[in-house]
Amino acid sequence: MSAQVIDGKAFAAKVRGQVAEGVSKLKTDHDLVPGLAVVLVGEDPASEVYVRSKGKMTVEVGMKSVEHRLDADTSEADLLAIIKSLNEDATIHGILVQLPLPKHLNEDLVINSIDPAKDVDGFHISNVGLLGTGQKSMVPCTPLGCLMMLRDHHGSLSGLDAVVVGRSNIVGKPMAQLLLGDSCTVTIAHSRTKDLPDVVRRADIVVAAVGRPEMVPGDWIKPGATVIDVGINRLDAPEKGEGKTRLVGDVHYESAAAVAGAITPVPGGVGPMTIACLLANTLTACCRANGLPEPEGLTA
Ligand SMILES: Nc1nc2c(c(=O)[nH]1)N[C@@H](CN(C=O)c1ccc(C(=O)N[C@@H](CCC(=O)O)C(=O)O)cc1)CN2
Repeated sequence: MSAQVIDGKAFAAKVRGQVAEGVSKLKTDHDLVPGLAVVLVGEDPASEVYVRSKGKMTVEVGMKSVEHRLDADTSEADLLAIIKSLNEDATIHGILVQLPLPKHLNEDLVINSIDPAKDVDGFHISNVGLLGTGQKSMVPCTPLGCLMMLRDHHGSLSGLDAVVVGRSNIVGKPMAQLLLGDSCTVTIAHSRTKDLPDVVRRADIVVAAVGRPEMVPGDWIKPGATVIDVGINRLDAPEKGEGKTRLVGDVHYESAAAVAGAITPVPGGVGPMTIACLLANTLTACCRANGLPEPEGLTA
């Protein structure tokens, strides 16, 4: 068997198109422009790339984009003051602090200082609680993107066995909540799980989000299962030339694709959906802030 490849890049382009339509309608019907502010502290090269992409795509869908680039040694007080001003700015509907933050900054404190209604990352403790109790919330972008692709592929997810490998706050835990919300039977597995290969082998849906390159091999995958690979691991690739690197996921792609029914590649799978869902969340936040109906098909 050779798995169907779920093209996250094409899917993300479709989602951005839907967001652009929603933005244009907001402008025409209500003279509203959604605004997204991204805050980057320090010079992490990967974060620089993601923040640049976010700004560019925000403008492409017709939204207002604001960027705050701060020195790596910015104090917590200064960062909190910027977030406070963005919380109070009526032209800004979404606020995102790019992670990871430099070590001297308390990530939880910073995230929880964002107005939960503008928390388009869905990381604020209020949004975590709302999602966990099945209430309307802002949903973290990467898991939301995975859910959209799974719904598109399967139609209904009801009754399917899903295993999420990884228990991070930004992917594993919210992913599990979303799958539960769609009536999957959900297992969260992690590094201490006993008989991990057997646990994964039971799953109709495997979401790998452990941050360990190619950790899930094909012989852990049930034939026909859907595999969503959240991992983005950069490995040295001397075979491509000196100093060159290549990206791999948390799943061993070739062996898994040989048994799975469907699989997301790395790159070009879950990654592009993260930014598309950030834009979708900003549109949703703007609609909610103005008491307007939420865009269809762009929320959980
Ligand atoms: N505040 C946040 N910080 C971080 C998040 C997040 O959702 N919110 N997620 C990641 C980084 N990230 C977005 O911020 C992100 C990661 C990867 C991609 C992506 O499109 N990846 C490409 C490959 C890109 C490459 O060549 O490196 C792909 O998978 O095809 C987009 C966004 C951590 N921080």
